[in-house]
Amino acid sequence: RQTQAVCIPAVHLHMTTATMQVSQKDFEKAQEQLKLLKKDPGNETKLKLYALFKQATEGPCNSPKPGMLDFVKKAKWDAWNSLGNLSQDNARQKYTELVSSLISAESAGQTKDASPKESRHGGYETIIVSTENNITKIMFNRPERKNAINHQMYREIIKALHEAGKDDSTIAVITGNGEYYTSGNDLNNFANVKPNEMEKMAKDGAELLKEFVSSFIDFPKPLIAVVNGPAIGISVTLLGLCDIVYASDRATFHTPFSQLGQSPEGCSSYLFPKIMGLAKANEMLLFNKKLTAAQAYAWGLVTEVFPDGTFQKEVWERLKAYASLPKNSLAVSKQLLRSMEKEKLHAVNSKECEVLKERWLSDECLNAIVSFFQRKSKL
Ligand SMILES: CCCCC/C=C/CC(=O)SCCNC(=O)CCNC(=O)[C@H](O)C(C)(C)COP(=O)(O)OP(=O)(O)OC[C@H]1O[C@@H](n2cnc3c(N)ncnc32)[C@H](O)[C@@H]1OP(=O)(O)O
Repeated sequence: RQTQAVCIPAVHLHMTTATMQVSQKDFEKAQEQLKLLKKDPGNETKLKLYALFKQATEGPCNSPKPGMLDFVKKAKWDAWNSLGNLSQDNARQKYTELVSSLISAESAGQTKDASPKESRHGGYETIIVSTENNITKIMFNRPERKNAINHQMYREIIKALHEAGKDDSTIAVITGNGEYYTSGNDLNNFANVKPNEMEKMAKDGAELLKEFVSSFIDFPKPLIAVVNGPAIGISVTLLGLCDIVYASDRATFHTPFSQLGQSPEGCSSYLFPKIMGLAKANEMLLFNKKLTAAQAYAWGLVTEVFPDGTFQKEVWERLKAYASLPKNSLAVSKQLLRSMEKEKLHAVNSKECEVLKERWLSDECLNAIVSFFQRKSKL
């Protein structure tokens, strides 16, 4: 794939054959100028440069096609091969022009890859991960299941957060695709488990949940939740671990744990009383009170509510401005705000997972899940 890193080959810098004196000089000068570029011109441009160089120095592509899985070699071969019978003179000319356009763009402070193009991260099926304008966006992407979080999605989010924590982005955003933010844990995670496998299911589930919540506790950069629609269960509790929560006025916030025979997670048993006071946290976490976006704002769970019609536009404009702030300053400041709590949060997470592991084996929980699948109950 073209998104693989492609190095500008060193051979660019060592031309020996002396042909076509004038353009050959320009060609050599272009190779020298290329070394002076301060910013990486991006893989697409590097592939073009590679192809034009090969065409200019060796003529039309003459090497055997690499295997499908050799992504970098295949991308280079494709780029060179796509030049067909372009003459060596023309290739030299085009190469020189391309380098010259890169140099002028850079001196004008607008290199090609500075354009705000979204780049998609590969390897995910249940979420979409992309980076644009210094923002890495992680989007729940099972809209036909109301973005319910199955085991694969838990694992993919852990991976995406791990990568977003290390990438060049300044902030990360978590949001949902479609009508829902997410309907929380996919109840199918409990389905089709044989009686003798129940304990293992509960143990594995608790381990996965602990790792999942830990990846939010440890996330090193500002993490923003963009709550585009109804949010249920674990997606609500995690909001306490996000640094900012923007909500559409269509969003609702529901933690129906006792209704499902379960118990709070996502550190909400500790963070919700801190955020909204014990009395209000009790209404949400014990008695299943579903909040509107306005209530969630009044209770301190949500930072700001936007009209649904202008939600995406307003929020992303705001986030783009935030993401242009100095990255390291934001990261150290976030860590200062959270560091005193970290140890405590990990301890709360462990305890909540331990309690849930028992809950998942209880009749109360199993009956609630059976009721859902028998269509006797919906939230
Ligand atoms: C590793 C394990 C960690 C566990 C961590 C624990 C977390 C706790 C929680 O998150 S508790 C919250 C659990 N969520 C629910 O109980 C929600 C269940 N879903 C519903 O009540 C409803 O589906 C609804 C209110 C979200 C939406 O109702 P609506 O009528 O608008 O839409 P449908 O029900 O027709 O939904 C479309 C299809 O999507 C399926 N679906 C939706 N959400 C879930 C879900 N959470 N789990 C499983 N399936 C879900 C729904 O069943 C429909 O499927 P169908 O078309 O095949 O019928």
